[in-house]
Amino acid sequence: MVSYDIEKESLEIGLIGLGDMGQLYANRIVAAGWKKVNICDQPNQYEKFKELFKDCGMNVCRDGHAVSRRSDFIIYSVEAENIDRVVAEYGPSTKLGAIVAGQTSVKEPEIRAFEKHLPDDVHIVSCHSLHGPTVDSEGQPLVMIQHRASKEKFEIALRILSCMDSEVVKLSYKEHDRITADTQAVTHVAFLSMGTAWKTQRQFPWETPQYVGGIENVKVHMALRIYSNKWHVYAGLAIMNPSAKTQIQQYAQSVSDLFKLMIQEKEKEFKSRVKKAGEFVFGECSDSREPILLSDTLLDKYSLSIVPKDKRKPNSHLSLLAMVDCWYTLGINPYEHMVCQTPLFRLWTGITEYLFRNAEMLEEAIHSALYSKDIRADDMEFYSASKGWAECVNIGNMHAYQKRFEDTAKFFESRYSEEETSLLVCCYVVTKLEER
Ligand SMILES: NC(=O)C1=CN([C@@H]2O[C@H](COP(=O)(O)OP(=O)(O)OC[C@H]3O[C@@H](n4cnc5c(N)ncnc54)[C@H](OP(=O)(O)O)[C@@H]3O)[C@@H](O)[C@H]2O)C=CC1
Ligand SMILES: O=C(O)C(=O)Cc1ccc(O)cc1
Repeated sequence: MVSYDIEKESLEIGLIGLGDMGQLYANRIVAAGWKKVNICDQPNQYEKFKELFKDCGMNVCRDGHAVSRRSDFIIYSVEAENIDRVVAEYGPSTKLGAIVAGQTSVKEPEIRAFEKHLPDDVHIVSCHSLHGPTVDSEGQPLVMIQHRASKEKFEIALRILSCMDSEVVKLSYKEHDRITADTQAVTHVAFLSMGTAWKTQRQFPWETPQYVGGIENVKVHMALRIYSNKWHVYAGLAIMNPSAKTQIQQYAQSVSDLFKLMIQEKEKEFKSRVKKAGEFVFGECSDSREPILLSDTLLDKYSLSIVPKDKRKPNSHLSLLAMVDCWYTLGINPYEHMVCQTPLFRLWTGITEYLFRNAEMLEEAIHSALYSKDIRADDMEFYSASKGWAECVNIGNMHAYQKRFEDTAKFFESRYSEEETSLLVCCYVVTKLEER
């Protein structure tokens, strides 16, 4: 075996796609001492990136052909919806015996593209960092998939990506998609639906008495965070993941079932359904259920709300009750998925756990779900938004997804400029919560 130092001098690493994730990877790889790094974005971006990376010690190439022909390890870091087209174009230029990986958030279409367009003499090892580009990758999960590769080639890939200082999780691409459908796709739909419901009501949650303190902070911050990101990341991992449709469909169904019981004030049935689901998800004490235990002080500390705490009104937490109902119906134990947690999923599960472990709070939520007329409008909009998102994913139309996403993002954007501090607080809070 060549020594690690010699490998760092001689082995050529390629990155195709210089968006947020591509740049994060390129910078980490170079910082770890790899000397030959070839990078490119679209050919029409060549001059821009040549200038941008002129002092970074990387070889900026005009296109993916140039990167593919000379690199021993290549990562495609492009939009999931473009992966087939981009691999079809550059894949045939891959160097003999090279290792090819992808960074898309959904693996089925990526692996299909690799199998279809890459020469047989090329190894396929895929990867997925389970965090966004602004989160420190240290200690975060990094999924590694040894799909069509020798042990020796897989180990090279592991050595290169050890520069991320992440926790490596070895999975098959099918396992990856099944788990992330739950940890990512469903979580996003819940927050996207909150955002859409607020937008439909033309309501900024930090000005509303139902959204004061504790777990409400997390809901508001996380929803804003998603809407300030790129739509294609969320659209790709929901629409292109074959497992995501079922899970998202069930989440919307759980919202709908619970909402129907609420408006009919069927207390006994509603309570027993919520309790049974809660018992399934949070009841047993086993090794796989190590609690997250978010603290009150932490949750209360970074509030965006301008409403005083004593003016707060109880909330039904329909979004959280439905999440637990959905897990129960599909037989999912979210703690088993913590190996693939994203910061968002951990917080989402954390606030759900917080509600279900606090008997008084859960009783209050159940009571207000059934009898508090004040929040019916919010719950009705949430029900209709979750149905809309589930239908959009089910139909699988990327343009419809983009339009829905951007319409809501625009509503919040108008406030970002007026209340710049809100956004800063939002970013700060997320970082603090993620540090836990
Ligand atoms: N953002 C996130 O939080 C995470 C994203 N991911 C995944 O990583 C991938 C990249 O995401 P991200 O970096 O955020 O997205 P970006 O949109 O920032 O980056 C994608 C880049 O790929 C470029 N690209 C498209 N086609 C080509 C081509 N033919 N040749 C070269 N470059 C091309 C795009 O150029 P142009 O803009 O001109 O189209 C763009 O610069 C996605 O699949 C995403 O799902 C994974 C983990 C986290
Ligand atoms: O935490 C989340 O779910 C995010 O929103 C960030 C994110 C988005 C896409 C990924 O593939 C991985 C992480």
